[in-house]
Amino acid sequence: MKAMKLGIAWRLGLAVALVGVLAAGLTGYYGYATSRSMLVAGAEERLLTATRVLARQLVIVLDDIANDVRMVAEHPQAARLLLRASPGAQSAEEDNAALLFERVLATHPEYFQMRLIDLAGHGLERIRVDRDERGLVRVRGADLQEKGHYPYVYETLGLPPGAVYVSSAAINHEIGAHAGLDKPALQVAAPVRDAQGQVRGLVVINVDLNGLFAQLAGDLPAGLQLYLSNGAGDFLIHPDSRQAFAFDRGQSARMQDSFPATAALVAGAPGRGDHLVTTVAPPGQGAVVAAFVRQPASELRQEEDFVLGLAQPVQAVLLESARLGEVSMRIVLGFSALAVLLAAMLARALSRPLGQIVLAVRRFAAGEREEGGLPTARRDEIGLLARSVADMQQQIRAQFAKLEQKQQELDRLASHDSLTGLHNRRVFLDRLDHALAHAKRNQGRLALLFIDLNNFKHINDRLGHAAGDAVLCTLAQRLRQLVREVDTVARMGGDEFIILLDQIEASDAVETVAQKVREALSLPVHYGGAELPSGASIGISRYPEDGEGATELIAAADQAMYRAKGRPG
Ligand SMILES: Nc1nc2c(ncn2[C@@H]2O[C@H](COP(=O)(O)OP(=O)(O)OP(=O)(O)O)[C@@H](O)[C@H]2O)c(=O)[nH]1
Repeated sequence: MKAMKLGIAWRLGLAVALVGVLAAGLTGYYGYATSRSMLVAGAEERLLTATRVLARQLVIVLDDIANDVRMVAEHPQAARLLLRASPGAQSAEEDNAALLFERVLATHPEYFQMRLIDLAGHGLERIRVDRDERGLVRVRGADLQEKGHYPYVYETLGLPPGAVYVSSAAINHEIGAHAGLDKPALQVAAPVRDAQGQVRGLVVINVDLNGLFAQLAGDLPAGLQLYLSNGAGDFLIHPDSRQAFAFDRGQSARMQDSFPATAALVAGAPGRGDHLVTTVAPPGQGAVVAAFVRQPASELRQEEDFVLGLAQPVQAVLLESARLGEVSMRIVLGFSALAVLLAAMLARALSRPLGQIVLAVRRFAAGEREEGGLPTARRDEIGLLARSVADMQQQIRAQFAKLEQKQQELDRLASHDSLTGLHNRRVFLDRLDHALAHAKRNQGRLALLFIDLNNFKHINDRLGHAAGDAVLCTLAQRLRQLVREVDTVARMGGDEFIILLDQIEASDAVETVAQKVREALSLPVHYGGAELPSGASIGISRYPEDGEGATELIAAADQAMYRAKGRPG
């Protein structure tokens, strides 16, 4: 049975279990993997949309700032101030303009500073309002500086009417910059023209880049990382503030180094589009899903483009997937357990009836001949096999019965005289040997009666062989009835019989039996309506008196018989 357990049924069960577990596992895995890629694709799309919106808002905000600058620069009061048109009212006009600047700064917390700069006096600041920690500060008199050497001054002065200059983003190192000192800033400036269209100066607003983006990114979902680079890829805004404006400290931290996929976007390579979505692992971080958009050139005289990026850790994107993975894993485990259970049931369902068949065949082979124990009632192939085995057993059983019968017949033929049914000479000699051995051990006694029919030939000759046979059978029957169970009557051949009288106790018992035999054999035999005469001569030998061995005793009885017949032996 043990061999059966590792046999075909269990191997089949194992295969079914493996297939089940594999199917459940693969389904779970592919479901999980697909959900992951779908989540990442969805996140990429969302991020791209958010980045585009942010870029669009940046354009709008820059336009708003440009409008503020333009509004002030194009106001006639600005030109009047710079022309010193009415020297008497100069101071009051300057105060009014400063008041206006303060209002503008008050409503725009992302502005650091607003100034009116005079072309005359090497770009001397005429009106300047700064933001510092406490609030707004008007810078006056000797604190006003000459700014003619700054690009935002000389670049703006050359602009055509209506144009607005936007500087590249840089850390503001201008002396006396108050809150804006050493902070990332943009200068947005517009020229001031007199009535003749002559450029007299400029209005410039310093924009707090961080404040601007804090405002823009305010509505973004939590957990998003904001990146901004200039047209060369230098980070201006980075989740790790040490990476922002690295060029200002003589270092390099560039978008295309952190996100190699952005190289073409940063280079502004034609035909590569203005956006990019990618899933990467920037140095020192876990993998992120990121979207980048290059801000298209606006109508402003911008010194450089911006590249905006939003990123989200893949881990955060895949939170849902992790939950799905857990559920998938539970389902996979559940189905695997079910598959193993089903496989075990299948293996058992197969191995049990097969085991029954094997057991039944083994019992049969061991000689047990009872029927049953086979699953013959099943309606499947196993039932068919069981019924075939049962049929085969039935046939073998019938063959065995026939053989047994034949064997018995053979045994009987080997030990009995076929005519009279008495024991034959071989059995007689065997029994005599046993009886002698027993007698020798126990100081027992035994005797032989050797019997020969008288004138038997005569019957044969007169009435035929069949009559002789009938006489032989009848007399044999009589002899059998005369003796005890322990005694043996045998036919020695022809008309000769011999009787072994075993375990004799009384000394005259032998003679008594001999007399009875004589009488029984002297009675006539009825055959075919006639009475056939009968009679026999009997010779007796005794153990131990007449011999120690079988041959001696038989010879002694034979001789005694001949003496009885009246002829020498
Ligand atoms: N019918 C028949 N006759 C047998 C059988 N076996 C031997 N005989 C015959 O038995 C006869 C025995 O002859 P004998 O030994 O001369 O015996 P008997 O005629 O009785 O002679 P005595 O012993 O001298 O009286 C023979 O004729 C055998 O052919 C047998 O099985 N059937």
